[in-house]
Amino acid sequence: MHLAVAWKTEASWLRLTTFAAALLSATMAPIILRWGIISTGGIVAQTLSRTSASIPRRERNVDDIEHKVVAVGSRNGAVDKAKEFIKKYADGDENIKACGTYEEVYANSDVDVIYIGTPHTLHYDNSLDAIKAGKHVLCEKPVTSNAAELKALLAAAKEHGVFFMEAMWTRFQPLSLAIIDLLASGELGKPVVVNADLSVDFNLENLPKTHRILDPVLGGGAILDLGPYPLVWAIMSLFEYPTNQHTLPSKITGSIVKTALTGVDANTAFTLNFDKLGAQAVLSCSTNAPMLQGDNPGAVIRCERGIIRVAAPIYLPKSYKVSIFGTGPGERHKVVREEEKVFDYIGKGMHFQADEVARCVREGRKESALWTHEKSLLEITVFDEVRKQGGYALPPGVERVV
Ligand SMILES: NC(=O)C1=CN([C@@H]2O[C@H](COP(=O)(O)OP(=O)(O)OC[C@H]3O[C@@H](n4cnc5c(N)ncnc54)[C@H](OP(=O)(O)O)[C@@H]3O)[C@@H](O)[C@H]2O)C=CC1
Ligand SMILES: O=C1OC[C@@H](O)[C@H](O)[C@H]1O
Repeated sequence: MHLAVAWKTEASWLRLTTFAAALLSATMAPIILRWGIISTGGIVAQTLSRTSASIPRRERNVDDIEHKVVAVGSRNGAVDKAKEFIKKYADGDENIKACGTYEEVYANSDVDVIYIGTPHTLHYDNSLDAIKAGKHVLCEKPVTSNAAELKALLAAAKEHGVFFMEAMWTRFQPLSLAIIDLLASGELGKPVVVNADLSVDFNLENLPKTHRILDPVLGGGAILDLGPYPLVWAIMSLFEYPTNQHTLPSKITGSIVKTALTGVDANTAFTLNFDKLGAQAVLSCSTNAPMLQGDNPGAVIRCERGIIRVAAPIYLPKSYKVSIFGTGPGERHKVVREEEKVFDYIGKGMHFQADEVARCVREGRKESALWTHEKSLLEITVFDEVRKQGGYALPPGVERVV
């Protein structure tokens, strides 16, 4: 039988000494993290159903963390929508409270962490409300509409002593961790060029103009929705590369093709220069092109002594191929060894970030060491610059802090 430990506030958790924490871990006692979910949209549906954080720990091969969704909120008094949602995606679990406002979820004293799954331009307001209610926050990508909003949120999170993280789930997947280790091992030499693309054909002509992918008020377009994924590959391979020492890119360029439908970016290309490494990231995203697949890997990391090809989709790759060059005479760029690594696990790969949130909260940390505030800030600073160069301004008033 397992001892389940729930915590309401960080203060109560802090009463557990290091010794007690070690003891818990030694006895494999699971910690239950209690989630409040904001919105009843597509990503939340995936999270709530048995494809992500709700997978029992035994099936996730995790001993120390259990997740429990305790409340789901839908806006505008739509309690029936929330009920219907729980019925559909959580087998009508009666332990989950259906709420007709987000405020009810923030105010729920049984909730430890709020997961925000609203469209991009609402992330700031929703996160701020959650933080002010004293809740830890996991906020969907892109973390905010601009860097000024993120800075304000981070200040608020600090003031209220809560954990805050952008839901950059790709960073926590086993394949990503393996590639970061492979690069750091030095076997392939220094990374020189990273190419990454995420394209999803949203069939724009047939989408309502109010859809979050098309509506500028909701931050529509490729860069804010799909851009985080090519960028995370550049951040993992170059920004995080040990000898880069977290040096920010010296130059960012961006070029945008807008859709005539609503003026949001349909196609965006952007580059980042990492002078300290002598390396460059060449990235792109599109809302109207088929995803690169099969023999066309979504991300390619070219290093001095080898190439890593990451299979699509780059937000959830399940395999990569590494080609290693020889070091003997005449072997420059000659592939002497190739290996394919395949990763398989239950679910859709979102539970890795959920477990990270739980461990951070358990340990009283305010940010993840893997997807730090600095990396979210780099991401949204890049998007600000790309939108500026590409002439894509959000409508007046959408950015809550400028
Ligand atoms: N990590 C990942 O793989 C993915 C992440 N995402 C991210 O999640 C966020 C949501 O995306 P997705 O779930 O596809 O979006 P949806 O359009 O499917 O859902 C958004 C939900 O937000 C709520 N909402 C609140 N205000 C508004 C508003 N003004 N207009 C529309 N909806 C509103 C609605 O729920 P209600 O009415 O019940 O409050 C709605 O159902 C985005 O920021 C996106 O980047 C999306 C897909 C995948
Ligand atoms: O995060 C995401 O990943 C997959 C895409 O289809 C989706 O639009 C995006 O929000």
